[in-house]
Amino acid sequence: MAEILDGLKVSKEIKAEIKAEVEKILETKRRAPHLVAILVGNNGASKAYVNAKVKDCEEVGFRSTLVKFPSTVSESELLEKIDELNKSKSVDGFIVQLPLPKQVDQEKIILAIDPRKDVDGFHPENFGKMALEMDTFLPATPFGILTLLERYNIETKGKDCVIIGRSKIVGRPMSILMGRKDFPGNSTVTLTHSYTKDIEEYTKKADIVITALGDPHFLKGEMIKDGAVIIDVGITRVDDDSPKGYYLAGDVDFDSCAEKASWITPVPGGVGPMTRAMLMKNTIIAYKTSVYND
Ligand SMILES: Nc1nc(=O)c2c([nH]1)NC[C@@H]1CN(c3ccc(C(=O)N[C@@H](CCC(=O)O)C(=O)O)cc3)C=[N+]21
Repeated sequence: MAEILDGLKVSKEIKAEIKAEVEKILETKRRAPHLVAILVGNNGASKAYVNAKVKDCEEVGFRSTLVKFPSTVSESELLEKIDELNKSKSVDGFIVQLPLPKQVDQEKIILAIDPRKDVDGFHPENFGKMALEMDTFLPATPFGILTLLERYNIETKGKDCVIIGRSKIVGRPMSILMGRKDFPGNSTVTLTHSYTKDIEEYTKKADIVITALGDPHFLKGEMIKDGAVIIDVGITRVDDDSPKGYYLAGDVDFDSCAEKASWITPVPGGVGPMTRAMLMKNTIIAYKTSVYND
C-alpha cells in the first residue's frame, strides 16, 4: 500500500518559509515582492487557479495584482500590457494564464515577456537555461514535482522514469529536469506521448511514472510495477451530481495504483498546490534579483 506524497502539506510548509523570508526582507526593504497575473476570458478553471494564486500572495505577504481582459482581447492590447509590466519598477514577476483565445498568438505573447520577470519559466531563454543547467526560473509544475520528491527523500538517481505527455509546460520540461545532473535528477528518462506504440510496455518497467496527459483515470494499477513512485499531474473537471457540479479527476486510477505503488500523489492535494507554492518561490527569486527593490 502506497504512502501519500502530500503536496498540500509541503506547499503550506514552503509558503510558511516564504512568509518568514518576506518578513525578514521588510525589515530592511521598502516594498514586498509583487506578482501580477493576467487573466483573459471567463474560463471557470482558469479563474479558479488565478484567484488561488492571488490568495497565495496574500498568505505569504506579497503584493498581487490581477489584470483581467475579455476573451475578445486583441493581441496588441495584450502586448501593450506586457510591455508596461516589463518596464514597471514595482512589478517583480508576472504570468499570463494559459490557454489564450485563438486570435492571440501564444508564442508571440511568451516571447514578449522579459525573461527576468518570467516567473512561469515559459520564455525560450529560460527554457534553454533550464535545459543547460543554468540558474533560471523553473516552470512551476515541474519545479513543484522536484521539490516534492526532494522533501520526501525519494531517490531518483539511476531510476527509470517514464513521463506520459509532452506538453511545453509539464511533460517536456519534466523530461529534461529528471535527466539533469543535479538532485533530484539523474534518472533515465523516457518521454511517451500520443504516438507511443505501447505505453504500458514502458510504465510496467518504470520506477517513477509521471502522468501529464489530462485523461481521467488513464493509469491503472495493472500498468505499473510493484513499488513504483506515481506522480499525477492531471486535473480534469468531470461533471457529476455533486453540489459543485463536477469533481477533480487525475490521470491516475488512484485506488488500483495505490495498492501497488510505494509513493503516490493525490488529486486534489498533490501536484496542484505545489505548482502554486513554486510560483511564489519564483516570485521571491525575481524580487531578490531585481535591481528595483532597495
Ligand atoms: N501561465 C500559466 N501558468 C500556469 O501555471 C498554469 C496555466 N497558465 N494554466 C493552467 C495550468 C493549471 N495550473 C494549476 C495550478 C494549480 C492547481 C491547483 O491548485 N489544484 C488544486 C485544486 C484546485 C481546485 O479545487 O480546483 C489541487 O490539485 O489540489 C491546478 C492547476 C496552473 N497552470
